[in-house]
Amino acid sequence: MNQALQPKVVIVIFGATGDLASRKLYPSIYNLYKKGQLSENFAVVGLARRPWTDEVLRENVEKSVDKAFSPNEDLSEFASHFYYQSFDVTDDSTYAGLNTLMSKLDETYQTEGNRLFYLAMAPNFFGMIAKKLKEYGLKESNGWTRLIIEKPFGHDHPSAEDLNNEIREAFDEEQIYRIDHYLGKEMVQNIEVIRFANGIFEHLWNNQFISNIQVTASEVLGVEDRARYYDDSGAIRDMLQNHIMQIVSLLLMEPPIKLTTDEIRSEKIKVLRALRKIEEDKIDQYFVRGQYDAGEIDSEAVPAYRAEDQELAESNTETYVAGKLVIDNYRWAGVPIYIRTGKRMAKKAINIVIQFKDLPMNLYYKSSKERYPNLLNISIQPNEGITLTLNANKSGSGTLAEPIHLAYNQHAVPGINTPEAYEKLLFDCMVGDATNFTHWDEVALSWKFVDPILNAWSTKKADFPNYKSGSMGPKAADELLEKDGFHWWDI
Ligand SMILES: NC(=O)C1=CN([C@@H]2O[C@H](COP(=O)(O)OP(=O)(O)OC[C@H]3O[C@@H](n4cnc5c(N)ncnc54)[C@H](OP(=O)(O)O)[C@@H]3O)[C@@H](O)[C@H]2O)C=CC1
Ligand SMILES: O=C1O[C@H](COP(=O)(O)O)[C@@H](O)[C@H](O)[C@H]1O
Repeated sequence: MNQALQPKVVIVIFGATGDLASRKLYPSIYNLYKKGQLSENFAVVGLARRPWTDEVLRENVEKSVDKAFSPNEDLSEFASHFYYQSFDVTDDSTYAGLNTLMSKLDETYQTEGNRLFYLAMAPNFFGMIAKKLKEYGLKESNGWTRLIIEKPFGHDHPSAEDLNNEIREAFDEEQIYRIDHYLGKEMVQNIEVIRFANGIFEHLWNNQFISNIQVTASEVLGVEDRARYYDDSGAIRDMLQNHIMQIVSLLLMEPPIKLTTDEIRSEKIKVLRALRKIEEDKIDQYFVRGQYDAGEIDSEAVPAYRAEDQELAESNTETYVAGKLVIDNYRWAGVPIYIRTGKRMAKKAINIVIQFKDLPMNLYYKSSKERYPNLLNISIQPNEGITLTLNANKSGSGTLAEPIHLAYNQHAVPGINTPEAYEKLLFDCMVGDATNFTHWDEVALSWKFVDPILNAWSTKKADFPNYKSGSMGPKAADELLEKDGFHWWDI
């Protein structure tokens, strides 16, 4: 391992007793450590209100690593890098003590003054924490200081702008890493490579050859124990405004002139600027909302969203959204981009289908009904790979062409490592690479796009529940494509 790429750092996790920290962050830090991507010169300070001690945090870190990987080894040396401080972010008296602890750990672990603050807490605390970090001199050190902020970044465009201004008063843009964990997924990062390293695709990647694009992020899980957060967010804020919009901009952007953070961001931003904003009174022509009803998944009965928690009994929150996005630029004019995401759907998958246009005349099929278009399927999750559907004459089928599938599955290739998204992004942040983090302009443009949908739907009560758990969403989402002569491809 190149020593220059082995960050030395004190990582401070706000929200150290929470779900994200234990399910994602501790296992990711462990993997980085095991792979030598973190040197011995690191310490982690966990903060939350619970009266834990260093020992309790270390036990929990070991448990979460065990649960994630069952590494079957003594984790105590790794866990000894973790320290806990009981800390209420709203209480000013706790910040000074944190500074003392960080300076001590900097000395003990020789971390060269590098500080990474990870805000893994409810978003309403983000602005306040950033302000306090500045006020109490915690961001001043003789190394680098960076701040990772979880999503959702704001609740709508005005609140996101307020939050951004608050954070920018304390940190420079280059120090701010707005995390979107989808950007750390192997196959999301692969979208650029598939597009820009293959002549056969890039030449066809436009409205002359592509008829429509479909992006699906379906989940089997329901709201789990996040009812309060989720009911306030819904599928638009939870998935569309961030993860889906990021995938869409990577799919549609122009080739950057260089693979640098600024050049890639600038191309993604142009896509978001070209996205047609739909007026509130036309939202229902372009978007469909849904909320799950009771149903069956994997032969098990599951309750309706409204029955998941007393607080949800009369909820008007969407657990599903599908939509047709329109891009007003030369490359994409006339190509609908269909997106859908929802909870309690038939399967867990993140999948992109690029449907190519038909030939002007088809010699090999009995009727146009049997024509099968060429499809490029990019599977991000759970399988990671690409499948190209072509037509060929299978043996014994006479002059008829039939679809065949050329498939590449990353999991099937020995030796290819598919690290967890958080692991990659944590490492990127520690080495100062912000390419796979969202710039404020992207966040702002995404909110400006979704705000009219949120406004239109908040004023009108929906006819919920309108899709069965275990299905692929409401019927209206199928009709959205049918009226354009398309249908959702199986994923
Ligand atoms: N969980 C997930 O899979 C994902 C989460 N996220 C985002 O990550 C962030 C954290 O989510 P998650 O871990 O699920 O949330 P949790 O509710 O599980 O954790 C919240 C954490 O904040 C701490 N906390 C709450 N109030 C205070 C306070 N006043 N002072 C100090 N600590 C406090 C809690 O600990 P204590 O009660 O001990 O104080 C706990 O450690 C959110 O922004 C979420 O949107 C994003 C993507 C996925
Ligand atoms: O950010 C979020 O993402 C998860 C889905 O992430 P994935 O990596 O499992 O696809 C989603 O369940 C959650 O509601 C949302 O906040």
